[in-house]
Formats: sequence, structure tokens, C-alpha cells
Amino acid sequence: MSKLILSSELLNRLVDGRTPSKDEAYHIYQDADRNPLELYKVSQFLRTKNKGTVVTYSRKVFFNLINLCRDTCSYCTYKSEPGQTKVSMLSKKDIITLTDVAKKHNCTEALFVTGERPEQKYQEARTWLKENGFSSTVEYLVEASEIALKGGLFPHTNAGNLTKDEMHQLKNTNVSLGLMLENSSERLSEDGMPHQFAPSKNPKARIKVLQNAGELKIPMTTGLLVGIGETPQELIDSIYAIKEIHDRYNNIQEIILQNFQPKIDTPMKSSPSPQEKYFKTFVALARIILPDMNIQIPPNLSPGSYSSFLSSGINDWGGISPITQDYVNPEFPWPRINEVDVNCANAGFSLRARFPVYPEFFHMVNPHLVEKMSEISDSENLVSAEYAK
Ligand SMILES: O=c1nc2n(C[C@H](O)[C@H](O)[C@H](O)CO)c3cc(O)ccc3cc-2c(=O)[nH]1
Ligand SMILES: C[C@H]1O[C@@H](n2cnc3c(N)ncnc32)[C@H](O)[C@@H]1O
Ligand code: MET
Ligand code: SF4
Repeated sequence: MSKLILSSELLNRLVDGRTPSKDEAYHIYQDADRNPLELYKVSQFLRTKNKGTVVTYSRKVFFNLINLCRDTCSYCTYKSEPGQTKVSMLSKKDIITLTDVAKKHNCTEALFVTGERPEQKYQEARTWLKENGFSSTVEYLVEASEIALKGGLFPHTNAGNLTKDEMHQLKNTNVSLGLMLENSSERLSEDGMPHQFAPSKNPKARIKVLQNAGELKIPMTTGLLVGIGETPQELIDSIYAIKEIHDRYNNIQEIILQNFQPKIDTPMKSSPSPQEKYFKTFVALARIILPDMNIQIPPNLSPGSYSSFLSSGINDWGGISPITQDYVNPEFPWPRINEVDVNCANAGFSLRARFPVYPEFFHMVNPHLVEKMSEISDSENLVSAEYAK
């Protein structure tokens, strides 16, 4: 028999749900290089202990509200420049139309995504906002959220770094907000690194936003972008940075582990996407460091192998859209929900739809929105408050 990599003392502590030290996590990472199966066994045990055998997803519609952006990340093709054919600025009418289509397809989540403060950089954005009756991107988001909510969807906004006051405004209509930490390392903002021209990706700035959301009691989706030139140590530190916020504010509802995909016409076109074994090791480590966290990978970015992540500790697939593409990774179509359902069942899990806020966080949400959710959770068989422990 091969030698056990994890000492029995450490193993006992982990299966008890106690968090390893950063140094231990780093050693676990190195050992997993030799024998990942032992690590997956522990993470899988913790997943089942804390989350049972349910895997969730959110039926979403992706509103690509405005994709001009003041920042430039070297991996991103979501951002457009004025004049390009892919510029997107959805009018109120567009939002009403798409909301209606989404409702017909039983969607529950309205995901609003924008570039970072487009009006700070582009006259085109300022003019368009003004002509459409908005004084800023956040005013646009507030109104877009109201339209979607009125049409029966539940908004979740990821518009980059928002101020505390802006998040406070969105809390009226949004059941949760999203902001990817990406990574906690300042090194990734240095010359030649992916965040050099993206001041909003400064980890201090992002952590501050997540803390402000904590003070406002807003459930936050955050996550890491894996494979953008970080070291394994930096990824481990990033998981601990999220843990620190959650330990203090209890407001991190889920962690997305997103595998970088290279895009043509970007400075990172020749960087490979992370190897599956590397990516999976961090899924398992996230589960061990935060045993009862909701951990998500997007299934479309691991086509053909996403089901295998079920045995390394995830319990959520994030938003899957029956009607809109993934505007961040348009090369990767969503799998059909029926297919995901069958794959989960084959692996011994049951797939359930959820709202864009997890039941454990309903207590933080505007009570009017909770009431609206409870009106439809039974008829549409969505995970509801009883699901929360
Ligand atoms: O459910 C969410 N999914 C978010 N996702 C995931 C997204 O819905 C897709 O799963 C991925 O883009 C897959 O390609 C993001 C993906 C990104 O690349 C960047 C930001 C986000 C932000 C969110 C978010 O706030 N909420
Ligand atoms: C909206 C989120 O999309 C992610 N994102 C941006 N570009 C890419 C890419 N090339 N590959 C994978 N994820 C990406 C980032 O994590 C960002 O925060
Ligand atoms: C495609 S990214 C969308 C959200 C925001 N611009 C961010 O990077 O956080
Ligand atoms: S990832 Fe977000 S902040 Fe970075 S360039 Fe793209 S839209 Fe802008």
C-alpha cells in the first residue's frame, strides 16, 4: 500500500472540520502533487458531511448591461471599446424584453454585469447614460434591477468595485452581489502582470469592497481566477484572505473557482489554461479550508469533465442560462440543464435549482424579497429556507 501522505493527526483534524494552518495547506498542496486521491477523499467527505448529496445551480439570464470598462485586465475579452461591434448597452426596453423571455424559460436569477465605471473613461458612456435618463452606472443598475424584480426575477449584480453607498442602494432590489477577488496577491498588478492596467483589481481595494458588503450584511459571491500567473502559495493565501473576511462578517455565500481560458487578441493569448489536476487541487483545498462554504465551478469551462469535480468537493454549478450566452467566456456554451441533471445523478448527487442567494443567507436579505422568493419556491421546487440548517 502506498504511504499515507497526510499524517493521521492532521487527517483527524481535517475530517473534524478544523482548518489547517497556511503552512499545512501548502504542504497538503505539495503532497497532493504525488497523491491527489487522498486529498479528494477528505474534501469529498467534508462536502457530504456539510452539504449532503444535493448540488445546486441557478437558472439565470445574463444581462450584459454595459461592457465599456475603465480598466484593462490582460485576460478579458468581455470589455469592449467604443465603435467595436460587440459594444453592449441595454436600454430599459431591452431589459423588459429579456426579462419576459427569461420568465417564460423559468429563470429566477437576473445577473447584471458591467465593466468597471465606464463613465469615468468614456464620453460615449456618459452620453448614453444621460440620453437614457441615468446620471451614473449605479443609477442604471438600480433601475435595471427594479425592472427585473417587477418582472419576477431576482437580481444579482456584479459591476466591479462599488462604493458602500452604491451597494446600500442595490440592497433594496438585489438578493446578493458578486465581486471576484481574483487573487489576493499585489504581485499580479506589477509591470507585465495581468492586473497592471486594472487598478480595481488591487486586492486591497477588492477586500475593502467585500468588507463593506459585510458591514451592510449583503451576501456576497466572490472567487478566484485560477491560472493567471499566480503561484500555488498565492492561491492558498487568497483562499485564506476570503476566509478572514467570512470569519469576521459571515457574509461570503459562495466561492467561485474559475479556470482561466486564453482568448485570442489578448496579451494572455499564449498562456495555457490551468491543468485540471492543479485546478482540482485548489477546489479540494478550498473545501478543507472552508468546510461549510458553498463552492462553485462553472461547468461550461470544463466541458467533458465537469462532473469529475463532484468528487473533489464542489456543491454548486453557479448560474446556467437556458437563453443567454456567457458573455465573459462566449466560446464556452452552457451545458443543457437536463444533461447536468443526468451527470449529477450518475455520480450519486441530485441537482436542485436555487435562488441567487443561498437559504443560509436569507436572513440578510430585504424581507420583501424573501417573501417574494417564498411565493415561488414551492411551485418551482427551489431550495428554500427549510434547506438551511
Ligand atoms: O453567479 C455568479 N457568477 C459569476 N460569474 C460566473 C459566470 O456566471 C460564469 O459561470 C463564468 O463566466 C463561466 O464562464 C462570473 C464569472 C466571471 O468570469 C466574472 C464574474 C463573475 C461574477 C459572477 C457573479 O457575480 N455571480
Ligand atoms: C467576470 C469574471 O470573469 C472572469 N474572467 C475574465 N476573463 C476570463 C477568462 N479569460 N477566463 C476565465 N475567466 C475570466 C474574471 O474572474 C472576472 O472577474
Ligand atoms: C467581466 S468582469 C465583470 C465585472 C467587473 N468588471 C470585474 O471585473 O469585477
Ligand atoms: S475583467 Fe472586468 S475589470 Fe477587467 S477588463 Fe474585463 S470588464 Fe474590465
